[in-house]
Order: sequence, then C-alpha cells, then structure tokens
Amino acid sequence: MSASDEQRRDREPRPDEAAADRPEEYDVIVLGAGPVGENVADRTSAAGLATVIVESELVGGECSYWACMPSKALLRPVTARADARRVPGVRERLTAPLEVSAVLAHRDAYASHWHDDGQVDWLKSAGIDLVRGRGRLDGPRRVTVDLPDGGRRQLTARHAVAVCTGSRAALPPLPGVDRVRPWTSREATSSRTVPRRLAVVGGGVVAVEMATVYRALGAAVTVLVRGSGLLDRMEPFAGELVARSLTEAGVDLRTGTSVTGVRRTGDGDGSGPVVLTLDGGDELEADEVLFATGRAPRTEDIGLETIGLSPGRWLEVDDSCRVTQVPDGWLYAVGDVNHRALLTHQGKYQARIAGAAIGARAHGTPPPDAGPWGALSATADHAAVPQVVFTDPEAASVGLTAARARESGRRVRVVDQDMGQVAGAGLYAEGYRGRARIVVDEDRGHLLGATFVGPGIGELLHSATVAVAGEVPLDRLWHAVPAYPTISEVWLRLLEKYRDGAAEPAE
Ligand SMILES: Cc1cc2nc3c(=O)[nH]c(=O)nc-3n(C[C@H](O)[C@H](O)[C@H](O)COP(=O)(O)OP(=O)(O)OC[C@H]3O[C@@H](n4cnc5c(N)ncnc54)[C@H](O)[C@@H]3O)c2cc1C
Ligand SMILES: NC(=O)c1ccc[n+]([C@@H]2O[C@H](COP(=O)([O-])OP(=O)(O)OC[C@H]3O[C@@H](n4cnc5c(N)ncnc54)[C@H](O)[C@@H]3O)[C@@H](O)[C@H]2O)c1
Repeated sequence: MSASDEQRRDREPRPDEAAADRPEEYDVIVLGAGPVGENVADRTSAAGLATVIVESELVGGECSYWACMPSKALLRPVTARADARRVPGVRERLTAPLEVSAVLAHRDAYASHWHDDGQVDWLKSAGIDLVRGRGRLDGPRRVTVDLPDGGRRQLTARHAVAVCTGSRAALPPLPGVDRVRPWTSREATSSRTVPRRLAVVGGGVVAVEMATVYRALGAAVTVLVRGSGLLDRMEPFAGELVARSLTEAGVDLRTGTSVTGVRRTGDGDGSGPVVLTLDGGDELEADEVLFATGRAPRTEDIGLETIGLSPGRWLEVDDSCRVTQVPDGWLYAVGDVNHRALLTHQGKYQARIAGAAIGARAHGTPPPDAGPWGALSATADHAAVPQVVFTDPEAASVGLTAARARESGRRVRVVDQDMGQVAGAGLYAEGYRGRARIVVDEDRGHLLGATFVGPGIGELLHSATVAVAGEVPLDRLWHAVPAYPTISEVWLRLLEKYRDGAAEPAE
C-alpha cells in the first residue's frame, strides 16, 4: 500500500462510535462546505493533509442551491429569448412568453433539487471526511460540532482551521421586517411560484438579476433604489444601460426612493399583500417583497469569542487568507466571510491559494513565492476581480473603474467604444446596444480595468481579465488580433482609439 493509500485510508469517515468524547485529530479542519470550503479541502487533501469538512446545511453551499446556480438557470432562458428576439427570421417565430413551469424545472435541476449527494460523493472521492452539523471554534485549533441527532463531536487540527462559513442576506433594520415573510435571495432563487406583484428593494446585482427574471416570468416588478442608479460599483454606464432595458421591459424603476416601513395587510399572521411605506409617505402594495440589500458575515455563532475575536464581523485576512488578528497563524478565513470579493470564482481562487499556503506551511517548506502575484498570494483580489451581471444586457467588468483608478492617484486615460459600431455585435443582435471602456495606466502602459455592457458579452470578459492580471503592455495587445467578425473586435476599436489619441468620454 502506498503512502497516499494509507493517508486515504486514514481519512475514511470515522464510525459514529469513534466520536465519543475523545477529540478526533486531523491536520486541517474546514468549517463550511460551500464552493470555497470544498476547494480549500481539496487543496489541503491534495497536499497530503488529513482534512475534515463540517457542514450544517447542504454541501455545495449558497452558490449551488440559493445563489449562482439557480439564479443563472433562471436567467439563461430570459437572455436566450431576448437574444433570439433580436435576430431576424427567428424573432418572428418567438411571440409566446416564456414557459414558466419549464424555466422553474430547469432551475430545480441546476439546484440539484436541493440534494447534495453528488457533492458528498465528490468529497469522498477526494478523500475528505465530512461531518454534518453546526461547527464552532472552541479555543485554538479546536472545533466542536453539534450533530443533527443531538450528539456532539470534537475535532482538533494539527495545522490549520479554515473558516469558510460564507455570508447571509442582510435585511435592513425596518420595524417588523421579520414578521412580513420577506424574500431574500434564497426565496427569490428557489420560489416555486411567480408572484403577481414583486417589489424589489436594492439596486445591486441581486436586485437587477432577480428583477430581470421575475419580470420575464410575468410579474409586475417595482424596483426601489435608494441611490441615484443601479450597479454602483461598476462604471456608471453599466447601471444606466441595465436600467434602460429593465424599464423597457416594463419594470417600474424608482431611484432616490427609500423604504421606511413594511407590513402585511392580513391579521398579523403574515398573510395578505405586503405594503411598503416610502420616504415621502407614499405606499406600495405587492404580493412579495425581495430585500436585495447586501450581505452579512456568517460569523455570529462560530465561537470566535473563544479565541478572542468579536462574533458577527467579517474576518480580516492577509493575502494568503490567514486571519491577521490570530497569533501563530493557524486560522484562515476564505471566501465571502473575509469580505474581499463576494464572488464564487474569487473565493475559489482564494481557496486554491490558502490551501497551497496551508500545505507549504504544514510541510515546513519555506513559501517560495509569497509576494505579489506569487502562488501563495491572492493578489488578484486587489487588482483583477472579474464579475458578470447576467442581465439583459449583460454587464461585465474587471479591475478598476475610471473613478477608482483616478482616486488611486494614478495617471489614467479612459477610452470608450459604442458596441453597436462593432460588426460582430451587429451580426449577433440587430440594433445591438452596449458600450465598452478600458482604463489605461498611462505611466505603466497597461490596463487597470475594463467594462463591457451588451448582450452576450459575459464570455468576452476573460480576455480583459488576462490583460489586467497579466499587466499586458498595450503595445503587445495591439498584436492580439480579434477574429472577424466577432464581438471581440471591440478590442481593436478601443486600441485604435487609444493609439489615435481619441478624446476621453465626457463622463
Ligand atoms: C442570488 C445570488 C447570486 C449569486 N450569483 C453569483 C454568480 O453568478 N457568480 C458568482 O461568482 N457569485 C455569485 N454569488 C455570490 C456567491 O454565491 C458567493 O460568493 C459564494 O457562495 C461564496 O462561497 P462561500 O463558500 O464563501 O460561502 P457559502 O456559499 O455561503 O457557503 C458557506 C457554507 O458554510 C456553511 N456554514 C455556515 N456556518 C456554518 C457552521 N457554523 N457550521 C457548519 N457549516 C456552516 C453554510 O451552510 C454554507 O454551506 C451570488 C450570490 C447570490 C446571493
Ligand atoms: N452575477 C454575480 O456575480 C452575482 C449575482 C448576485 C450576487 N452576487 C454577489 O452577491 C453579493 C450580494 O448582492 P446584493 O445585490 O445583495 O448586494 P450589493 O451590495 O450588490 O447591493 C446591495 C444594494 O442594496 C442597497 N441597500 C443596502 N442597504 C439598503 C437599505 N437599507 N435600503 C435600501 N437599499 C439598501 C445598496 O445601496 C445596493 O444597491 C454581491 O456582493 C455580489 O457580488 C454576484
């Protein structure tokens, strides 16, 4: 039997009787089996470390069952239909609305019908032990798990504990909000019915994606945004183009509107329509209200107080995802819970890095490349975070916006391009509407950021991510020739304008 076979045998799930009072020792304990926890465990297990993962709900986490997967499965039929309706010869045959039951069934399939057997099988195949239950830190390197059957297991970690407990929807502090059965992203992504009237509070990513879905499924949707526009972390034109499209689709979009009260009209039992009071005194009645008002860390009940940290806060980490306030470097916090970038792909990137760092430190190998852009440093979190908002049009960005780049004190030049002028875009969709922007570091001659808005541009984003993360000189990008006639030719238009010294966009 090889050493790795022996390690794998060591990591076979322990029979319950072994659980008694005696702490079970592992090299690494991962708390939370969302996409990020799974990837940390995968990397530490691959590094030959005996790894156990603790999960209180479903292996796969928010992303698989109540976030990325179901939301994108709901959105894809919407954007596919919208795209097809912009193609002559197809649109004439596309007069019927979406088949709601088929869309919801597609969503159910992508959420694996809220069963995690597939993910559990994968854990087993990777040699990772699973303990189901609520885990809490219980002093340095110790985790206690309350099991679903009322029992308890105690785990200790020789090398590291990785907190990957993610985030939950944050509700605004409105009196009575918890008595009106509000929707959060969980209900919006898993609902089996389409409300006749849906009010959406918030102007961020969840708000615009879910407004897109429910409007296309037939709901009368009102979006209440307290600020002046949508998607305020992206370039302003992204929110403007998405707002225009939502409005054209029939969404009642109200900016500069805050909600000051919420109640149900029934007998105090949570029944009846929901009524929102708006600043200024107006009221809005709907059948459901979705609060898409950001996220809170799932750290309030994980025993942080037993190691001298405050519960309920985001955990601050260094670039290898080690919690900075904990001595001896045994505690890591990876994914949403560290608040660096609340995105699955970025959390999984951190997981690969944290897993490698835990492995290197456990084996006593001096970290060879812990500096910026090295294998043990999540540098992209600061410079090259990509995100696609899957609305119609899609909005995609990486790196810094023009405003953020200027705030950073760099000498910056901004170039914009109307996507409608790109031949490949016109072929993709008649009357293609969209815009692209690059933000150039004038002193270093490479891209700091890029934003694309338009149908089907999500797949374009990775080209920009490579350019930003790779700090590819613009002179060399000039030789990266986009195929004709693809939407990617927008790169050529942007670089031509940059070389020709085109005037900067007004905004
Ligand atoms: C509606 C919506 C759509 C999204 N769409 C996208 C998208 O398209 N692309 C994208 O990149 N990102 C998207 N995101 C963000 C993405 O879902 C998160 O960034 C991602 O899920 C974070 O992964 P995580 O593993 O850090 O946390 P989670 O996925 O939240 O997983 C944490 C896990 O820890 C478990 N846990 C918590 N506490 C304990 C405990 N005490 N003991 C045991 N287990 C515990 C939880 O049950 C959960 O399974 C979306 C988010 C939302 C809300
Ligand atoms: N396609 C994707 O990549 C995708 C999709 C969905 C969610 N996500 C991730 O999930 C996270 C959560 O998304 P989100 O939309 O909930 O958060 P968000 O931070 O993107 O947007 C929150 C919105 O709610 C508003 N808001 C906050 N408090 C409010 C209050 N009290 N009253 C009224 N408005 C209020 C904010 O102004 C903002 O418009 C995001 O960070 C995002 O990265 C990603």
